[in-house]
Amino acid sequence: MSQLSEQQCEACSWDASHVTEAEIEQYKAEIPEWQIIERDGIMKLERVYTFRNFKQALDFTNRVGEIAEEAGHHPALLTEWGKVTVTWWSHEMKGLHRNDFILAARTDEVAK
Ligand SMILES: C[C@H](O)[C@H](O)[C@H]1CNC2=NC(N)=NC(=O)C2=N1
Repeated sequence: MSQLSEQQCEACSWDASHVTEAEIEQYKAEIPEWQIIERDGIMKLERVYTFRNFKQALDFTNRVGEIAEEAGHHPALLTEWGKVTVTWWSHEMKGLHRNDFILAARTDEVAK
């Protein structure tokens, strides 16, 4: 199986399948710095990246925006001085899909 970041996203839909516990365990191994959180009753993936200043944080934010647009799958992004919080979940199905893990792995790629 190819690296998570190289896998293809599926179209988002309300009835798509949520990841199973086993899948979470498998995918999480590739993105160990990400937290699985529950907010407003919805499971999400979240990671905080730190930077030397606001400009670097903003540049990273824009790079994440580009991969989101490419994939048609979008995160919540909180951009602050020296810090960006990235949160992935599948809005329509209100939970975690394989897409979210793929995009989290791609987010780690653009952070390098
Ligand atoms: C119409 C548009 O394709 C959909 O709203 C897409 C946009 N980006 C999305 N991003 C995420 N994270 N979840 C979605 O369900 C989603 N749906």
